Amino acid sequence: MTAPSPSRTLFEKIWDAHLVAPQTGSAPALLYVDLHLIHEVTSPQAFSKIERRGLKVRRPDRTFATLDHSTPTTPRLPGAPPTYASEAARKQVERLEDNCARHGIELAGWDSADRGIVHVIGPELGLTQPGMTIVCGDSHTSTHGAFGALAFGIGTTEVGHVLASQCVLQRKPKTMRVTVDGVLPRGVAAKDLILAIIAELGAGGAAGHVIEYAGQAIEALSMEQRMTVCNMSIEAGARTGLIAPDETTFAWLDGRRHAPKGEAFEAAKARWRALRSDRDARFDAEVRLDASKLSPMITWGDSPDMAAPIHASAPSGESSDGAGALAYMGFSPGEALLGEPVDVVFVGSCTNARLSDLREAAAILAGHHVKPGVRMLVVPGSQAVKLAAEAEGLDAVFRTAGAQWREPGCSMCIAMNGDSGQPGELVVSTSNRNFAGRQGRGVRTVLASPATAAASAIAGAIADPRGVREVCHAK
Ligand SMILES: CC(C)[C@H](C(=O)O)[C@@H](O)C(=O)O
Ligand code: SF4
Repeated sequence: MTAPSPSRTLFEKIWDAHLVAPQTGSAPALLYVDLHLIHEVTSPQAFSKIERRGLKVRRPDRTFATLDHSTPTTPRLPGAPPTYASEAARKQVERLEDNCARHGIELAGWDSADRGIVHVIGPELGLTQPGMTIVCGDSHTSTHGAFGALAFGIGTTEVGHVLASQCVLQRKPKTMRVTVDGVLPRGVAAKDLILAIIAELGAGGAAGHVIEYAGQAIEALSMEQRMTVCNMSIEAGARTGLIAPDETTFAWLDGRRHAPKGEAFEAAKARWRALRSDRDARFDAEVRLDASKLSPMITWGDSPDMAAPIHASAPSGESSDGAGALAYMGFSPGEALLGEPVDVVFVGSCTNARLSDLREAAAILAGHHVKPGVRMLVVPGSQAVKLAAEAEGLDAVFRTAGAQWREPGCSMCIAMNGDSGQPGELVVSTSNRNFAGRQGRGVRTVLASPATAAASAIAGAIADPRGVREVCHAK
């Protein structure tokens, strides 16, 4: 084995520390997995496969399960049977419940106070920690990279491998540093920043790379904002994204249930501090952006990289991709996006359903009403987020404004749980994917920040949240 080079990136340090067998010729490397998160959609066949081979789960104590994708979000009394959207959804949930019971895996099940979207609860419970390798049969596992972990999505076959061996086969990705200098202007959110980065890179622009986000604007982000940024890394084609752990990270982790305590926490901090990329570490690609030039962003097409500042017009539709996307969205080439009528507003998902996201949306909505005819769903990312939001009265703000306050889950982000739009409806959504049909057949999705979503709910049309803020401040 060759000795690691003296200057290494954050990614390389984690990779080297988890290498069980290096990559040789056409054979990928074998990596040890510190944390395996599972949910009901991508785990059933993996369990069946290992059971058929008579294998056990290698580390049930390093495996954690939740119910999120197929779970209805309509209010339900504890212990009452859930009303599933389909028989398939019910079966997925029941199989995960059985599999966890049989293999001794902790499950944040129906009546657990820990339940929520897998990428919301991992960090919340302190399961997600700097320097770890984290995998899940879910592409948005990149979210956990916000803590300086190497976290990536895997397929169902690999879920089976990890259950049985606690290892995963991986080809070593290349590295890309995205440096964001400057300060984000007032009213410009982490969601706007990542949409701008994806628009700059393109949907495949970071393919084969792990992105490390760095620079003054990244360092200034809270943990929840960093999660929003890392969450969407894969929408630029990246294998994952990560951010060096720092004092913001440590403060967020301090006291969380699975985080180290007391002296062990102090020792962990010393190890975590050493993870940051060495000063002269080399990246395979470098991209730079100036945060101070950014505005609130929205998408105009059916891919997350088809994003533009909210005051921009839809593109001219010269490329065939662009023309097809505009036709699906029902936008004319060159048409202003601001003022486009909205049918549904969705605040939720692993991108933007944490407490700070709900606060942002509530701050805009307070004292206003959702435009009659517009349906607004607010779906907290977890039971913990729901409770915390209720404790500070955010649910009352949403209800008073005419929005629906729901139980945690993936909800309209993926529309496999009963929450969806109707064909042709325009949804302003705080989620991460605007693919055709993602939120229901024929539904047109516009991705935006929680503040833009809330402003659009009030206006009944795509609206700039800075306008509402000015109105609020004038009052
Ligand atoms: C269901 C799951 C496999 C999927 C993913 O991998 O991301 C989902 O979470 C999504 O957001 O599309
Ligand atoms: S909230 Fe959406 S993106 Fe996140 S895990 Fe669920 S379905 Fe996937």
